Amino acid sequence: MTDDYLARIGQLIRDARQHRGWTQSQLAEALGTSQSAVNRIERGNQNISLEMIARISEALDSEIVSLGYSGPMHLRVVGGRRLSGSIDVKTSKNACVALLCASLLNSGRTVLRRVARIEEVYRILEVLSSIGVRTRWINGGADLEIVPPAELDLDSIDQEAARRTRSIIMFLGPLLHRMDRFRIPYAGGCDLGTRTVEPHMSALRHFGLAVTATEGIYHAEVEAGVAPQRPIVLTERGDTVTENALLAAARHDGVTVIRNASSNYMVQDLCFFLEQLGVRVEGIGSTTLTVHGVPVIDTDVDYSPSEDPVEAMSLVAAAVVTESELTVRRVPAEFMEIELAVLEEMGLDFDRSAEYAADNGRTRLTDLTVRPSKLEAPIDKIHPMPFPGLNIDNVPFFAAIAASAQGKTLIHDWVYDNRAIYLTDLNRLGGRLQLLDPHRVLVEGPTRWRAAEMMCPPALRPAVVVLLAMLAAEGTSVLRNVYVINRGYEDLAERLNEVGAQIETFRDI
Ligand SMILES: CC(=O)N[C@H]1[C@@H](OP(=O)(O)OP(=O)(O)OC[C@H]2O[C@@H](n3ccc(=O)[nH]c3=O)[C@H](O)[C@@H]2O)O[C@H](CO)[C@@H](O)[C@@H]1O
Ligand SMILES: C=C(OP(=O)(O)O)C(=O)O
Repeated sequence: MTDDYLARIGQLIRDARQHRGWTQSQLAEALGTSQSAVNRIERGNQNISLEMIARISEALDSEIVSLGYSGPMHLRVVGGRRLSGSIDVKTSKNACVALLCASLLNSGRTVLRRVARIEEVYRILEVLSSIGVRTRWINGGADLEIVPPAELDLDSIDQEAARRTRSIIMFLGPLLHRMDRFRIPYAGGCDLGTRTVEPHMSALRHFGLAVTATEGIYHAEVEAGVAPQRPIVLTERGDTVTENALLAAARHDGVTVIRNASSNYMVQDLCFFLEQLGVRVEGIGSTTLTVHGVPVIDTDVDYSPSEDPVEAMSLVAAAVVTESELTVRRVPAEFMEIELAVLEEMGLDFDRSAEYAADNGRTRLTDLTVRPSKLEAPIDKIHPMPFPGLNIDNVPFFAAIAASAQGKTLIHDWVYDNRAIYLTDLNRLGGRLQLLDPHRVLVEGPTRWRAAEMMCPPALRPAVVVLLAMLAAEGTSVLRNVYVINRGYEDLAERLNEVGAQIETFRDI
């Protein structure tokens, strides 16, 4: 770009910022940069990447320049570099999406603090806006404000956005209190094989909800006056099904008991939020939840979701595979306990700080400093269990870690039909993973990673695992079409670059 173009783009950015009523500092905060950098950009004194222009456009909600592309994003990774310093864990995708759905319970104003700026959140926001909910980023883009209308306009629902996320299923619980007949599109999300919705249907039947599915649409009908007559026993200890039952129970005028409930982190965050809405929940952290519902919720609420244990695990794994000393800050301690116990057995050298409270005042956080270590394969297989087991979403990271360890590790991912299969993509980067059956993979380490160019596997965690191996591989790798990573991680490439990685984002034009 010539200086002239830089100055013109800078002027456009200044105009868009002023139009929005923001100071340079507010824009800088939204971008995670300094006021002086924004000043340089606006004066045309700084080279600016297409990626940065896209981010500024997004922050200011204004298309600065029409680049004529909306192609997929790719990553170019120069690997073999050590990471160093410290990196903060962001709030969790899974709590944030549940809380966004939960905001539909409240006629008042809901503010959610430090919501992760991720695609999954954007999809739910698109759906909420399309049905008339006012949502906007406030405080320099850090927090979210949500104000539902008196009547929701379900007929205008953004079908495309809804179909890209499974979390849309969590609209059922709140909506059954607002209307007696409605339609929402089928839940989508990562390609992990069949994921049942039957447990959701049988839990919500207790509240009079009947759902028939035709041509990609759930048709929901609510029979008035039907209420749980006995404890709801979930047929699976699933996270979103527990959340759906909680959402339905929250505005039920009476007491609901939910058994075989998940006590995982996002469920706990939702319970803390419901408490702020005036809904009493007993048994948080256990598998029996007793919910004292409140039929009308009309309150201004301000809540800070907690940090993401899966992002914490991802960052710890990044340090392990790159043989780095790295401090991962704001790790939700309770939800990484088994993972850390296994890593300790494998010989990982790490320290944890004294615990401190997350902004929700409830979740315990710690800072972990991980050091380069000689790892040995664990004696027993790695397998997930509902909380307090090893987190289901953390299992894939053990494939990359096991590949760094001496010996053979068996990973048994019983949960998802396809996920273990995607882990064999690591073989393209020099890994030695043998698929024993669709759920079991034998990983042999240590690994001499080598660079490669490949497509992102269509599932979030395996995709990040491939990216981590690329960070460890000497040379330049390319990972194509990383939407799936952006579903769950905010600015992952930029944040890893801040601790020493070299990752460039680019798009097809
Ligand atoms: C938005 C959100 O919060 N998503 C999380 C949530 O999805 P979600 O709650 O939607 O997970 P699913 O209901 O799809 O459950 C995951 C899989 O585990 C199986 N299953 C689950 C529990 C059980 O007791 N028995 C059993 O067989 C299900 O049949 C399914 O195949 O939980 C998953 C499992 O922790 C996580 O991977 C997702 O990141
Ligand atoms: C499987 C996952 O998420 P989702 O339920 O959003 O597909 C995940 O977070 O790894």
